[in-house]
Amino acid sequence: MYSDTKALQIKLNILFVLNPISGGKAKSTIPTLIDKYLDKEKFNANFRITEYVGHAREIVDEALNKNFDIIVAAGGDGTINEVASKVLEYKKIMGIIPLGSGNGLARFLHIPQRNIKEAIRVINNLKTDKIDSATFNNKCFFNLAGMGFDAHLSSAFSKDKKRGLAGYVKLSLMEVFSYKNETYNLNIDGIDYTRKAFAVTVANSSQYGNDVYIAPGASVKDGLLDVCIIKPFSLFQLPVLSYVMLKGKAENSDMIEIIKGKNIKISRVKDGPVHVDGEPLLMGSEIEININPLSLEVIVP
Ligand SMILES: Nc1ncnc2c1ncn2[C@@H]1O[C@H](COP(=O)(O)OP(=O)(O)OP(=O)(O)O)[C@@H](O)[C@H]1O
Repeated sequence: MYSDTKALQIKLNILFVLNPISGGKAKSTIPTLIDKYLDKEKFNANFRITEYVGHAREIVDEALNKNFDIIVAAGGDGTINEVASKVLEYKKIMGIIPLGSGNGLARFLHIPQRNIKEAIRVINNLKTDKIDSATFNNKCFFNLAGMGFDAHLSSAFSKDKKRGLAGYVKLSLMEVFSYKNETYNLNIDGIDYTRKAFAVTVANSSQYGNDVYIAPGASVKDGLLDVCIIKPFSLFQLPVLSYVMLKGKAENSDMIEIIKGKNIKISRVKDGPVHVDGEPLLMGSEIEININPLSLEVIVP
């Protein structure tokens, strides 16, 4: 018979999926730090490092077939997207260690940034919450998806060797001068809108990352998406647009229109780039977006 009750405690199998390129910083010490701070009385820990786009999805698929209980995405919104898409399918639990360039969803959820010890403390506490997820045609997203300049920039950023915030800002400034606005026909919960726009961003959480807020009133728990239309603007207004987003004032600005909805259809003149949680894709001219309320269980502070 066991004299120590801890010996009877069943440990949870937890897998950390680490993206070595997210955020543009070296990550060789991350597994050691995670191992140092993780509560070994609660968890059996495993680590996998992603080697290419889409690898996280494959790793998680394999792990969830082998009785892992929790999968932690250690990376940015793109890594979270791949991990969460599978965790959602298997109805398991996801954790996050924010190591990306923007970390939009992690910031929204108040998961500690740039502090592995504190991020691991959140995981050790094992408090979970359900959040909304959404689909953009057949692709799941958890933070933001969209088209227009956002999508153009995601595509350019994915080809850029320099990740991280500085690289992102530099690239945005280079690309904004040559970008051409497009016209979109939107149907949001049965109401039609036609808008010429710089970008159309569909937001589950409130921000792109780095505390740049496109939808300050969005919530991942309200069963709604915020369709954010950035109107055409002159380059003289670029500092105003930046200020509006950095200060979280998009809802009071004439430069951005926000319409909340559940079932959204967007049609554009031709096929082209979109982004799903910052990852660039090509899609047709017709996009259908739907919300799946409280569908993903995430470890939160
Ligand atoms: N070893 C690898 N080499 C190249 N790309 C990879 C590798 N592992 C994962 N990826 C891809 O890296 C991309 C970017 O990852 P992620 O979004 O996590 O980082 P980020 O773009 O720096 O952060 P954020 O999205 O928060 O701004 C994802 O599309 C992912 O599939």
